[in-house]
Amino acid sequence: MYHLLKGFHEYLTRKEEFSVIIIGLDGAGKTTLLEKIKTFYNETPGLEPSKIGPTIGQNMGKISLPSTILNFFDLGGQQGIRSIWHRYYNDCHAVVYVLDARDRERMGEGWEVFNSVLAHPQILNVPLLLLANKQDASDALTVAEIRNEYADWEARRRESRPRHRKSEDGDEGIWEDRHKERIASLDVMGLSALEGNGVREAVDWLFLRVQNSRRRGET
Ligand SMILES: Nc1nc2c(ncn2[C@@H]2O[C@H](COP(=O)(O)OP(=O)(O)OP(=O)(O)O)[C@@H](O)[C@H]2O)c(=O)[nH]1
Ligand SMILES: [Mg+2]
Repeated sequence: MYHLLKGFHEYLTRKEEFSVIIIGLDGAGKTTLLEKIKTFYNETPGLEPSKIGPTIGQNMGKISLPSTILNFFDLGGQQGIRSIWHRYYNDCHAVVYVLDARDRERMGEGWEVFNSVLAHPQILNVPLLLLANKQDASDALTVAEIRNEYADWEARRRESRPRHRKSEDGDEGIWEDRHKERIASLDVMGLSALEGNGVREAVDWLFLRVQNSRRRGET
């Protein structure tokens, strides 16, 4: 009887687990974000920003929400480490792409990498959140400015494509159509991983979106 009740209790209190990957260029603030999430949601606080160095490989963090556990994988953003990102695409339930909203010089590189992430079919139907980090700094681009930057960069990219690829036929055309749809419905949020503003809103977004994720049925 005890085992039966225990099993029933476990069934009722069982939490569904989801994986979220945090990617973006080196220095964007991914680890600072993960550690802030741990501080906000766990009893044991995350690392102080001054103790965080560049990530070589991955960091993990787990938070417990109502009936849900989110497992975060913060992946190193240095060029040589980006090649491991794709190994996480098959099993993740959401993708967070972090952008340093202060770094105008590397914005183009950020979009280039962002587009190469979007090109992976495994994450086609996975919720994707673009975070414009470092909003505490007065020189950070706002969410609206970030959207414009991306739209301009995209327009230039389309313009500079070789002529034969401009044809909207074939695989390239299909990819471009899907890409346009995805960009049109892209969610962009501003936050400061350092100070914490906007962090809870981003976690709320993830919490809601993974519940409705198509991949949910696959697990
Ligand atoms: N002003 C400001 N600085 C931030 C913020 N978030 C991160 N930083 C700083 O940006 C630098 C890089 O932060 P990290 O969290 O190590 O960046 P990362 O994306 O994990 O970098 P990699 O591990 O190399 O991929 C550090 O000096 C952070 O203190 C923020 O919200 N505002
Ligand atoms: Mg890091």
